[in-house]
Amino acid sequence: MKLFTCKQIAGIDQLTMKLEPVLSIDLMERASFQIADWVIKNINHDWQIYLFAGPGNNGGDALAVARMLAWSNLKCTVYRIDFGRELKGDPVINWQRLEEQNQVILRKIDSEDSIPEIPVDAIVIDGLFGSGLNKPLDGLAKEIVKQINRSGATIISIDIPSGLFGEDNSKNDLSAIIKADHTLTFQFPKLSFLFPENCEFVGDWTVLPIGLHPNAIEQTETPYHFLTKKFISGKIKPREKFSHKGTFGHALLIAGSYGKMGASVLASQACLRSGVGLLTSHVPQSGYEIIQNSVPEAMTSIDPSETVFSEVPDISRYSAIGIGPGLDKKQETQQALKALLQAKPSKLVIDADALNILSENQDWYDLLPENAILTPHPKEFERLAGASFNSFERLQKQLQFSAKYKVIVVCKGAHSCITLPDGKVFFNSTGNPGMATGGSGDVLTGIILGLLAQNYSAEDATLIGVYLHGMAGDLAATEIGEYSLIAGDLISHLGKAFLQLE
Ligand SMILES: NC(=O)C1=CN([C@@H]2O[C@H](COP(=O)(O)OP(=O)(O)OC[C@H]3O[C@@H](n4cnc5c(N)ncnc54)[C@H](O)[C@@H]3O)[C@@H](O)[C@H]2O)[C@@H](O)CC1
Ligand SMILES: [K+]
Repeated sequence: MKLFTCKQIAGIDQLTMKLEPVLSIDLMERASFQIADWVIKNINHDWQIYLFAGPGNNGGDALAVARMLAWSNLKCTVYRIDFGRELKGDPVINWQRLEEQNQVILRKIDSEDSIPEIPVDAIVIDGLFGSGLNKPLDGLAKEIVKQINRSGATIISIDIPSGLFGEDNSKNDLSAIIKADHTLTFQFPKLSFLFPENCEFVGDWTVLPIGLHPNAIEQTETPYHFLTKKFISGKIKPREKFSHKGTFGHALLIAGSYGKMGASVLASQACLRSGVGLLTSHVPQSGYEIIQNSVPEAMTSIDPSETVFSEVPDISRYSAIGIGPGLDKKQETQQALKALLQAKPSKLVIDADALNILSENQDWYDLLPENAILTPHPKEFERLAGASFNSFERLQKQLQFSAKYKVIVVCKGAHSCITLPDGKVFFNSTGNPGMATGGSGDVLTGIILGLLAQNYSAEDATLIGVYLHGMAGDLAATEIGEYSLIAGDLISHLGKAFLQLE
């Protein structure tokens, strides 16, 4: 699914009106119906509803929603913020319709004294400001936001929490943003919803389709995408009847050191469960028995060192290489990593300690083979590319890094963010907090490696791998919950995840 900036969404709205065609007031009615329908299905009808309407179309939505809720006999009071300016356009029509309907109490807020006290068992519907916000909220609008946030009531935001920008909130006043429990957003999630620091404002979010025109969406170019099941399913290649293990490639995994062999075991198992034909796990001598006992399906390549990775094996036999989980950062490992990069493997996934070694040797970045896949978590990315003030700024750094070194970067987290050298950005839609557990990243490395070895392109291996990894986590969490989820559960649910994508 494409993701757009608020400005682009306004353009798509306009194009929809022209192409469908539909009047803006009717589009607003359609959008508002979706909100009202959700509210009617999801809230306790005995509760008082406080609707807050701002001066623009977001306020217009709130006015229309109030009328629709009153049809279902919900108890609504509308508070319209009055900056002393005339209402214009569709909000005026919706105000008049409300007055004519005469079933909703109408109030204006024109000073701090007229901001209502909101009981804790009320529902607040926040239609103060939407995607047309042009500066941080201040004055009366900010006071209303603070009062709503203080109330403890259940807050439902229309389209976007009032005060939040759809993209960059670096210069926003964070104390002047609604902290919604639910955000009901029109057609597309806004980019800022996907950044972890905005979770306290956005709450749970739901996308409500409002029938924006497919041609308008198609015509509007964007680098931003949200991974969907349909998109990923379309990338999975069926396994042909006459295939054999050679068809699915031979992966080399360089992982594990004395005391950290679990990383090698997890990544190896995940790689095998991702459909690779053959896997060789390169381990130090002390890891030999561990890997043989834990992953009998894997072949082994034994390092001369007793404890760490110190020497690159002959890489010509392998279709793809993964390196990093559990490696440690010993001097001999650093030099061996450098030698591997100098050997220019054509398909490479780099994770964990291999990334940490890189960040301590930044002059090696130029050695990174084109389309290498780097899978840092935010802290590792910070070591690689420097600190960022927030996720939006980090995304810009990530894009620069991908473009400069022609590599794919996966910044792991809720909605893991993938950047490609050509500037495309993909946010993942699968996964849950149960996956924030040791070894989860090793599993991802194994999955991506397995897909790469099967001759998926670096881009596809990354997108499929990240999506599958999250999906396996979601399937595991439905069975055992998020608390008890461990990395091994991701591996044992990979099969089911693949089945869902067929
Ligand atoms: N464009 C469309 O056709 C549709 C728009 N919809 C709704 O319209 C919203 C966007 O509407 P608008 O573009 O009118 O924008 P908003 O409703 O977000 O508000 C814009 C108004 O607020 C003022 N304003 C902006 N920032 C302010 C600030 N910091 N302090 C005080 N006043 C400020 C602007 O001058 C303008 O009057 C969407 O979020 C969505 O809720 C929906 O009705 C669906 C269809
Ligand atoms: K809003």
